[in-house]
Amino acid sequence: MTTASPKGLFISFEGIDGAGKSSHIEGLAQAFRDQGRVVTLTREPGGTPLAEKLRALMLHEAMDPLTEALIAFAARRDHLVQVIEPALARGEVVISDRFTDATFAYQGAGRGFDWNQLLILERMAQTGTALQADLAENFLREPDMTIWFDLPAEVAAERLATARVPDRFEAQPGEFFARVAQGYADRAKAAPQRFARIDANTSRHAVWQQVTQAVVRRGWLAIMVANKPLSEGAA
Ligand SMILES: Nc1ncnc2c1ncn2[C@@H]1O[C@H](COP(=O)(O)OP(=O)(O)OP(=O)(O)O)[C@@H](O)[C@H]1O
Ligand SMILES: Cc1cn([C@H]2C[C@H](O)[C@@H](COP(=O)(O)O)O2)c(=O)[nH]c1=O
Repeated sequence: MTTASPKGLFISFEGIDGAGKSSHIEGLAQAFRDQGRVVTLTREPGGTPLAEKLRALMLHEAMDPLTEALIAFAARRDHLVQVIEPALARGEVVISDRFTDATFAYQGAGRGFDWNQLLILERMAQTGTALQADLAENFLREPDMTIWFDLPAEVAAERLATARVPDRFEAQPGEFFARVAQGYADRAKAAPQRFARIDANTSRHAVWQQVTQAVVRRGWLAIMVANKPLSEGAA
């Protein structure tokens, strides 16, 4: 008798810089592993050698919003083709620290690049990549779930003030992040089934509970696994 292999699952984490995603991404990956799943942990921009080079450009070189958006989508296309689609086809859980919603929030709402043009770029970059034969040719690859850490810009700024040397985005003023936060809210409103909003303005433990409950609610994690606290180091 053969055992059916699990279906690939694609989860993205989103939120403004300093929203507190990092430790929970690790924690969720471990929770899936504890359930016997293979996890591909990745990030955007980045995730492949080429996309990591594009990330370095995006984070450190001055450029206009269109260039920034094109680089984000070029990196994403490579990431999808080289890493995400093969992992999903193998039945793995793919967890990405950011995906396309970040481009809408940062280049769209933050920088003011045209939202409709981003929708066109999204379609160009995210179709024709899927490896599963049962998916239509025009299938648009999106996360199955997006865990959105919602945090006021001023709280994130306080958290980041002492945390690290800022990159090109982290060095932006508070108004920029207020627009980015609104961009995420707009994307969430347009796709309420895909988004799980997390109130990130609370303790790490309370945030972790919200994250696991959102995944349990979808039937992807067992309650026993989800009830394990976030590891000491991360919490
Ligand atoms: N719930 C929390 N309460 C207070 N501080 C927190 C909380 N979660 C994370 N932090 C702190 O806030 C800072 C930013 O957290 P973290 O690096 O996890 O954010 P992030 O969302 O991954 O940011 P980025 O996307 O910019 O990398 C860190 O110093 C972290 O220790
Ligand atoms: C995918 C993506 C990311 N960004 C920005 C958002 C962050 O400021 C950085 C990535 O840094 P992190 O510490 O790894 O979160 O890049 C963006 O502007 N556009 C995008 O599409």
